Amino acid sequence: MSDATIEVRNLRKRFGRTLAVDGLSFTAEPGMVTGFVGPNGAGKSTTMRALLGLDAADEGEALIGGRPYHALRTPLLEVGALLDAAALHPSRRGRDHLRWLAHSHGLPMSRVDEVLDQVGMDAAARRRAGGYSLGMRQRLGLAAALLGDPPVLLLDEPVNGLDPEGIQWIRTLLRDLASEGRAILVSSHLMSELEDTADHLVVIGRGRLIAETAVADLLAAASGDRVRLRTSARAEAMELLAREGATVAVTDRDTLTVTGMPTQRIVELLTGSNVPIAEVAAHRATLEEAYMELTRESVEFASARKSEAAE
Ligand SMILES: Nc1ncnc2c1ncn2[C@@H]1O[C@H](COP(=O)(O)OP(=O)(O)OP(=O)(O)O)[C@@H](O)[C@H]1O
Repeated sequence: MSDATIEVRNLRKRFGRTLAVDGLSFTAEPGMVTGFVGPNGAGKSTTMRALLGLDAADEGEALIGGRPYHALRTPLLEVGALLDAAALHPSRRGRDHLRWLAHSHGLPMSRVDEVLDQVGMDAAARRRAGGYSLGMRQRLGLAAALLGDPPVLLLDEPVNGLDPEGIQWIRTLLRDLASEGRAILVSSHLMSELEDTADHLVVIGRGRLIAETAVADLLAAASGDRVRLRTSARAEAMELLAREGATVAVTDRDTLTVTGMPTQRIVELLTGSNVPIAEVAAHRATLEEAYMELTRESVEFASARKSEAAE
């Protein structure tokens, strides 16, 4: 799957007065799930639409396997996309929709049953789409994206409408598809949805790149060297640790956050002075915390603009 790369280079797209994408560049590599995250209106859908040739870029490039969408010879075999799961006529049966897609792209009918099996939708696909839940439409959309067995997948908020079991299922599916060497770009405005799914993250705000990072690096940076300490002798512990050079902040009634001192040294000092310890643990940031930290600035900017406009 050597053509499995998604590249966005200096992409710019304006809608009237709104600069939806503002000089964005990033790469999603093969064999990885790349999470594409940003607050509502950050420009994720516009970027995906540019990659699929649905929105023309004002500047820059959006490439699949090194080529713009319109230059792909067999698009369905080169890139699969899930953009709007609701776009299906209510009287149409899911299976017939896929059969029509397969037929019009010269794919064998056997692919239809294969992908329906892959998304766990065999029986439901024989019913009319009008009765489908949002989760079922998402599964059908995913089946369509997988029909041509493409090396690149672009999925815009695929978790939308799925129940907890469905979310778990899609995580496993995406991990499996990436392990086969595909490049997968998955957008979400909720970082928690990408926990345990994405290897790499592209974080955007106001159409610009905020961070492009491995998930592991982001978590390590956000965790810092903070240690959470719970003790019934808060004042004594604070004094002792500060005297030895740590920075200590009060988190709540019996909890302190200590920075600048390893956990082991904290334990040694406190036990040496008979200060009771109820709990001590190195802080491990969640992906959500790391994301909030990264996007705070762009969210603050947006709310400042809103209040300016309201004045
Ligand atoms: N066709 C359009 N016409 C006018 N403005 C648009 C159009 N498409 C997007 N926009 C605007 O461009 C900005 C980026 O929108 P986009 O849908 O790409 O963001 P997003 O990150 O996908 O957000 P969400 O998570 O809400 O889907 C928004 O301000 C949006 O209102």
